[in-house]
Formats: sequence, C-alpha cells, structure tokens
Amino acid sequence: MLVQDKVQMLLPIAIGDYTDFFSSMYHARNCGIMFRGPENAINPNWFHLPIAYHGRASSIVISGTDIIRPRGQGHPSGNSPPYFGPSRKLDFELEMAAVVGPGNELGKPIDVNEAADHIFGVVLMNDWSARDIQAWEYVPLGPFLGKSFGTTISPWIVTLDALEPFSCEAPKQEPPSLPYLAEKTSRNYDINLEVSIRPAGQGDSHVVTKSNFKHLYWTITQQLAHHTINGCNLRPGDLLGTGTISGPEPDSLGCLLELSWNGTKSVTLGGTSRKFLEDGDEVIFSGFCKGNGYIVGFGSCSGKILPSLP
Ligand SMILES: O=C(O)/C=C/C(=O)CC(=O)CC(=O)O
Ligand SMILES: [Ca+2]
Ligand SMILES: [Mg+2]
Repeated sequence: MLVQDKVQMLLPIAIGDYTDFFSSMYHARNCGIMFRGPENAINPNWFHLPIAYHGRASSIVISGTDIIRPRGQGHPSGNSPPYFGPSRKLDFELEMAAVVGPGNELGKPIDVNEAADHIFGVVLMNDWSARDIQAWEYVPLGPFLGKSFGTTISPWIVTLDALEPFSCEAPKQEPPSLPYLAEKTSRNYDINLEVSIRPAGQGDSHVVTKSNFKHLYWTITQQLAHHTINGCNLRPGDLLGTGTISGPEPDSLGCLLELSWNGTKSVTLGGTSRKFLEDGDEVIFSGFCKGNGYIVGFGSCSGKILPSLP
C-alpha cells in the first residue's frame, strides 16, 4: 500500500473518444432561461433524447494538471465586432463521466436494458468551459474551442458494482421516452458532489456548490443506448460525460455561469468574490457515497488556472 499523497496519479484509461451529454434538466433550463428567455428555455427535443456533443479526447487530463486560460474569439455585444484574447468568462462544469467497457461492434446497438453491462464505472469530470468563446461559436454546430482546451477527470474509476448500494430511482420522465430508451428499471446513484475554489495565495478553499448525481434526468444507461442506437460503436475506455449536474436549489448549481447568472451577480469566496474564474484559482471537485459505516470516495478532480499565453 502506498500513501496517496506520495504517488503521482495518471489517467486511469486511454481515452479514444469522448462525448459530453446535457442531462440535468435544472442545468438545461437555467442555460435556456439565460440565453433564450423563460418561454423557450428547454428545446422540445431535450425531453425526447439525451442531447450531447462530441468532445475532444486529446485534452482530457488527470486531476492536478494546470489549465492554461484559453484565448479565442469572444462574443460581440451589440454591433461591436468579435474580440480576440484571453477568455473573460472561464468556468468549470461539475460533471461525472461513465467509462465504457466493453462496448459494441459497429452496426450493433446496445439495448438500454443491457447498457449497464457496458459501463465499467464512473469518475468525476470538470468540463472547463470558456463561456464567451462558446457563446460566439456554438451556433449551429455546437461547442468547439470553448470546451476543447481541457477536461479534467479524477484518478480512479469507481465501478458500478461498488455503487450498487447507492442506486436510487431516477426521476420520472414526462413525456415517456420512445421504446428504445424505456428502461425496465431506471436507476440513478446517490453520489454527493461538491465544488470548492482556492484563490491564488490563500490556504483555504471555499465551497461554492453542492449537488448530487441523482439529479440527472437522463440516466447513463439511456445515454449509452442512445449513443449506439444508430450503430455507432463505443470502445473500451471511451468517456461519456453526464453534462453539468445542477440540482433544484440555488446552492446546487453546477457551474459559475448559473451561480453568477452569466456574470450578473457575484459568488462569495471567503473575503473575496467571483463571477468567473481568475488566474491562480484552483477548482476542486470531490465526490462520495455515504454507506452504513463506510464511504465510497471518488478522490478529487482539481486544476489550477494559469494565465493565458501572451
Ligand atoms: O441552452 C443553450 O443554448 C446552451 C447551453 C450551454 O451552453 C450549456 C453547456 O455549456 C453545455 C454543457 O453543459 O456542456
Ligand atoms: Ca459539459
Ligand atoms: Mg471540456
């Protein structure tokens, strides 16, 4: 046995492909209210299929790896042209991710009721997001450079077997999903999640949100079944992010975009405050399940923001 602090953690898998879903209704609704207003907050398709984008596997890094503030084109306001420079709206996204194994052959979808047999386990994941870059580039094809500069995961994979004692009923889906997504039993897991930020030079980190995996509307088994329904093959080590896991309460929102309501209010951090991340901030995710006399821990998923290139 080795003391955790004395070893260097590495990525637990070789990640061939990475997909990121958008499966918390609270997160989808909040983003929609901010970007489209309350009447059209959630697009009609959202309630019929687990929405996702194809992410970038090459920039997935292990917890503890620094993240360089990305540069890019920022969203013009009014009639002004777009600007180029360091992101002014750098954010974290509190997520978990399923690690695929064994996966399927090309052309042979995985049945939703057998999907759990193709998920080896789960990790914590931070889908770092540059909101100004993302807002300008994402129509009509989805996120691109606003998210591909870095994604952090925790160092060990907690198997679904280890999570079984913490399984709980998933939210009721209304309208009912199409038959290929209808599960005989639809399960989530009760996993406590927490995000804290340690500003540069401070010893203490400050908790900014607490959420729970059980808030996901689309389950990870529905995500996997949907991903393969067109015949797409998933391979061992592929990573399926859940999407930002926001809960219903104001202190359970999974990103600063929501917590600061797109920079219109401040989030307190001890003696200071944030709307988006500043250079030197260390963002630390933790996750655990509390059993009877024991804990299943996910370790931490952390990263510090370094200044952008000149
Ligand atoms: O509702 C929209 O138009 C946009 C939503 C987002 O951009 C949220 C997002 O970043 C997706 C994610 O959680 O990864
Ligand atoms: Ca995401
Ligand atoms: Mg990312």
